[in-house]
Amino acid sequence: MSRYAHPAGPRHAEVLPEENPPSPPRDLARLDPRVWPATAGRGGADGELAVGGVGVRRLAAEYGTPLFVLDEEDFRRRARAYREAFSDAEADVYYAGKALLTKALVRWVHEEGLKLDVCSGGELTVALAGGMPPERIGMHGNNKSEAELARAVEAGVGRIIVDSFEEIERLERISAERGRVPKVLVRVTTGVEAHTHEFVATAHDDQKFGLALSTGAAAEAVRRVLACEHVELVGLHSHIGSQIFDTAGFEVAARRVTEFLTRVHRETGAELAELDLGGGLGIAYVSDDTPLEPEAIAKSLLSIVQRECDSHGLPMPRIAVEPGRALSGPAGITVYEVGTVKDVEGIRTYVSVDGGMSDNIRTALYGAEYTCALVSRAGGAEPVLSRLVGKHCESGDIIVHDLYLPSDVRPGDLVAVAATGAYCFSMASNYNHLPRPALVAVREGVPRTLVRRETEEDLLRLDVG
Ligand SMILES: Cc1ncc(COP(=O)(O)O)c(C=O)c1O
Ligand SMILES: N[C@@H](CCCC[NH3+])C(=O)O
Repeated sequence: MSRYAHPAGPRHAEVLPEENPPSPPRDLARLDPRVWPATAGRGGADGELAVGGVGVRRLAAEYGTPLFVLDEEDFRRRARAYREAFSDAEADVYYAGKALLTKALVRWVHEEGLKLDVCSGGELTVALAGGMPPERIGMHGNNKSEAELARAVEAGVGRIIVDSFEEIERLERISAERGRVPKVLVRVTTGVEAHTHEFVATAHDDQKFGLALSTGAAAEAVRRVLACEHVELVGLHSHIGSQIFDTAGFEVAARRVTEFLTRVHRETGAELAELDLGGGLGIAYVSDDTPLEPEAIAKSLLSIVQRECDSHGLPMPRIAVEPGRALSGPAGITVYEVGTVKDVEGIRTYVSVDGGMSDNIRTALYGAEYTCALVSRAGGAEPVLSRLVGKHCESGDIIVHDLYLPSDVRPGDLVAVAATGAYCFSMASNYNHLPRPALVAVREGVPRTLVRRETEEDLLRLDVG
């Protein structure tokens, strides 16, 4: 299951054949609807994959490969589901733009009634260029620069989430100089050990984000913000990590942060009106992943906060959540062209494609798991244990460690990796000077370029030496 079961990085032992390789699926051509985008399906005489009504062969011919394809309808449905799940309460849903952000996505997010979380000056630039009203933007970051803070204040960003003592001082000075009073939340760490990969867990004390409840740092930060004249404290923020499947971690964090809210009220008299519980909801990368549904998580979080507040006679704060992966992840696929097929006898078949760790670093970084299928045709040959690898000069350049593909997969075939809409395009690099792939949205039979493919001229354009 894609719960970061493996240690980070390549699993060296795996150069040997596995003792218990996964068993082959009964139907290799079947696309599990929990993993593939909502509008994905096979059609035609040979079972070609189409998404948003557009066939992958046409997409590859028009836009080249590797190609990120985004199912706009899928993204919008998920955004709506989150908004509706929280619609009974005074609540905000922020889309976490770090997962995938372009001007078009900003527009979709706004049209679907969501707000937007950004965590750098670059993301803020895209958010504003995409037309998000600044008051609907929340700005994160454990090390926001002076320039980033100044721009956020000048633009009138709706919420700044403060993450350190230095930042409180900086923000007070920057706001005073501009005669502004931004609204802030203090990011606290609740000590919850989220069940996910250590690189993406963010609520335990020993890491860089937030101010710990356990050490008194969070309480001190609240006191310092309350003492500011040019910064208005409106609430608290907690984010426990990413790709999380069980509600327990969210529930414990919600309880602890609500307890803290009531303590702040008791000790300072401040009635903090907002509680942002962050993002982190997991998605299905492989068939046996079981993501939480938005209604279930909304119900559980809202009832915990309500109960805590009732027991302390405090009004229910306005709740916010910040899903990123859960909105864009399942909407995206990556289409690659197969270049070489190498049968390492007695071990497995290596299927090399025209991208790799530069467009998907998650397998190498977190041991993430993915689902991949032959998509230019369904293919009828018997399944063969394969490994999907890229074209980088690195043996850890693995996209999918173990998968079954038809034994007649050959150069020129297209394969697609599902659920790559989050943290793949946004984490892409130019390693080995590979130009980054294009991002194309598909909807009702119409493809539209959101970000064009880089060219080798683009690579040289910045190399001014
Ligand atoms: C503060 C904050 N909010 C929201 C998110 C979005 O997380 P996810 O994409 O897992 O929903 C993150 C990333 O982990 C984050 O750091
Ligand atoms: N980039 C990570 C998640 C980090 C989320 C942002 N704090 C991933 O791909 O899983």
